Amino acid sequence: MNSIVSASRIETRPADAEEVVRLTDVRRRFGATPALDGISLSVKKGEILGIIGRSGAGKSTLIRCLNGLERADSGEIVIEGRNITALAEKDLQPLRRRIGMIFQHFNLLSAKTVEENVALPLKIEGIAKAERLERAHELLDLVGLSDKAGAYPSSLSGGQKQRVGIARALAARPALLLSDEATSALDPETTRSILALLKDINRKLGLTILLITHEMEVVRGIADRVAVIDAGRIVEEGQVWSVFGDPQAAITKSLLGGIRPQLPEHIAARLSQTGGSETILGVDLSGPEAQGALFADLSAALPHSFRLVHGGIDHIQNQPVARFFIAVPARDPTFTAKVEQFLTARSARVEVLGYDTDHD
Ligand SMILES: Nc1ncnc2c1ncn2[C@@H]1O[C@H](COP(=O)(O)OP(=O)(O)OP(=O)(O)O)[C@@H](O)[C@H]1O
Repeated sequence: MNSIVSASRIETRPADAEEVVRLTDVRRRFGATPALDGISLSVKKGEILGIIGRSGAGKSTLIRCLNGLERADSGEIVIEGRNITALAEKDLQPLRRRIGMIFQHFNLLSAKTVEENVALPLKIEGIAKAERLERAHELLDLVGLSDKAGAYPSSLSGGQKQRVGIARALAARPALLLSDEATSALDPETTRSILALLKDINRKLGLTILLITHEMEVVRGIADRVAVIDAGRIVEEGQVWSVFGDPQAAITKSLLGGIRPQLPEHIAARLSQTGGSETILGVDLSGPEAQGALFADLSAALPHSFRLVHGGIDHIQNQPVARFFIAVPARDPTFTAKVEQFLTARSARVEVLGYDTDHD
């Protein structure tokens, strides 16, 4: 087994897992700005890797380096075993064809029909018309748009345009699909249908996908692993349920703020750090330990009762991911320690957030 040590986790995976992409210590600087400051990551065949980060973190630079539009200053980018950093411009062309791309604004040609758009990468490759149209129809069938082959992009909805974008990206049978904010311009329902399509294609074709997004729901919905990028560095990496269930880096916690339960604002605002009648605890628990009669067992193990203030259980990659806020009486100083002891024995992370006197 190989071990990959990430910022906070040790992951093991089989040594024979076929890597489609591997980056080693990739650096790219613009003047004084290190856009990529030593990125190392790999994506194995059939995997969906999500890359998240706030604006300016280096996501676009990473995509441009991957598809050869930008040269890394140093480090290695290996795609299907070939180091693209060592290639001359003319040798990059065939490699670029191994990467399909989908974009936020679809980038379809408005003067061409849907089937012509899908067949375009094959036309560039010099494939005969009959063959490329046959392939285009096969792909339009795959993305559920067989009836739109002769339509023009302007007559399609955003979701349909992105389906055409996906079909076009797959035309040349790429090894890797790069998705650059592909659902950011779509409404939530259309986003869900596009994500379901990508997952379906990933399963059916074993397609490897690298998703760059600022939408946590996208990663939560379909990625296997996630890497968090900040100031050109990967600050955290792991399976989605593990990173989303117990984020370590401050930036990850902040990015996930919208999809993880938070202590309600009116309670957070009145918390004291010095004392009160109740201690408010934040509890994070994921994986198998989050299943079962946690609160019944906790209750049975304690001398006093406690209050559940807020929280819930999510399921990511079929793993339960729980986050709760509980209030325990502060008058007995051993009580909080007992709760912490019980929960940490079940691999929970427990944090004292403050004290409350005025509970509702
Ligand atoms: N061509 C360039 N010239 C100068 N600085 C650049 C250039 N491209 C990127 N940068 C800088 O590099 C850093 C990373 O930018 P990048 O566009 O890769 O971030 P990003 O994560 O894609 O952001 P966003 O989500 O806003 O697109 C930023 O500080 C940016 O200003």
